[in-house]
Amino acid sequence: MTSMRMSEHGLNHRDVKMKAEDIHVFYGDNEAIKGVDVDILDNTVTAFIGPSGCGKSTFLRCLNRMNDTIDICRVTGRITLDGQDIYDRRVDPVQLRAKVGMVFQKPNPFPKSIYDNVAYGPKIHGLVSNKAEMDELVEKSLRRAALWNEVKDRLDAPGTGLSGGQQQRLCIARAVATGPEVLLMDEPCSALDPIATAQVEELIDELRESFSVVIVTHSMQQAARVSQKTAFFHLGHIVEYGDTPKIFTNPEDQRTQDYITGRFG
Ligand SMILES: Nc1ncnc2c1ncn2[C@@H]1O[C@H](COP(=O)(O)OP(=O)(O)OP(=O)(O)O)[C@@H](O)[C@H]1O
Repeated sequence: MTSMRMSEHGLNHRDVKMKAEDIHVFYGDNEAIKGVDVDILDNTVTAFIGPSGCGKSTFLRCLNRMNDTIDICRVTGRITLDGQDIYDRRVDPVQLRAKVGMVFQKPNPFPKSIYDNVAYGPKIHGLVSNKAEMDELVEKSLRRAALWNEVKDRLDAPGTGLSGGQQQRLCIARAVATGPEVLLMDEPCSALDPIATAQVEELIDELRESFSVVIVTHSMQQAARVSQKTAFFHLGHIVEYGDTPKIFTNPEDQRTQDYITGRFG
């Protein structure tokens, strides 16, 4: 199904994949997110930018309920994926995280072989029924993560033995293997050199054809290069959200302007 549709004005619109309404997040008494509303569009890269501590990672983690794993963290408001409330009691967070995958700042492959790193998710979610199907899925996922050619002759070698950039692409292959619909990336290039960063950025652009991608980044150049939509976070609020070129050339809010011109952050 295509995610493009025509509005009544004849303009192309992307479908809304995830919708967040009035999200507040508390760590104990500290309110880190103070009423955030945002739409995450299908087949679009959305960048979250903003100064340190403004809540980008906290909000990102709301989108696949990773905050559930933090005892003192409490989330209020409503987030839907294809119209379904992801905080509904009937939703299994483990199943949700297969649909809304995550790639972290520091590459974190399991202490297992390259093959098993990718095969683990499909195995626990029962996505394949035999070894031949698994081989196919592992290859497909490694190809999508642009890593296949570099590892195809050593699939039994430990994932932790790869370079940092390769490890991050392995983590992307792992996330992709469970057939996610949304991929969350929390500063995925911050531990990588410029060449590995360029490879991951190129990959993000390709992944957008299949998924929604949401990326937290401290690099405004990166946000401008990879994203179509940008949300600027400040002190627990989204101050401005819009088309990336507009945010970086002609923002509406003075605080966005000050941030992108390097006056704070
Ligand atoms: N696990 C946690 N326990 C308690 N407070 C937390 C936790 N994680 C984040 N916070 C607090 O929530 C606020 C927002 O932090 P968060 O990491 O989401 O911001 P950020 O914009 O992603 O920052 P950075 O760009 O530095 O990574 C901060 O005040 C932080 O101290």
